[in-house]
Amino acid sequence: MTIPKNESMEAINLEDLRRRIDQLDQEIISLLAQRFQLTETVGHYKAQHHLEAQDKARESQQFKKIIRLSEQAGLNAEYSVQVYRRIIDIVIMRHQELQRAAGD
Ligand SMILES: O=C(O)C(=O)C[C@]1(C(=O)O)C=C[C@@H](O)C=C1
Repeated sequence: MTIPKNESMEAINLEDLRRRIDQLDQEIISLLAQRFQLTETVGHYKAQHHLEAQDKARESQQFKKIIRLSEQAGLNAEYSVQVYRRIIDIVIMRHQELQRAAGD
């Protein structure tokens, strides 16, 4: 939710802004948990089928989509690219761990 344009700086309440940030953080964490659950399943599938932990072709499609979605949302795409690079790197490390555990 964006701050309405006619909302004056004096009317902005720090506590209210922080409450809204906390609510969003709750939603972000819930979505992240769901995403990592899905990638965990992908990791097990990849380990079983001897597939590479990283799929650069898939990532390149994803980053195009992330940039397009960011632009549509009025978000600086550099921010979302950095956040997603970190998330995907963590997923790759976890997939490598699952591969080692499977004895690859
Ligand atoms: O789609 C995959 O193959 C995944 O392993 C998931 C995922 C992702 O987190 O989106 C992670 C690593 C890959 O390099 C590409 C994408």
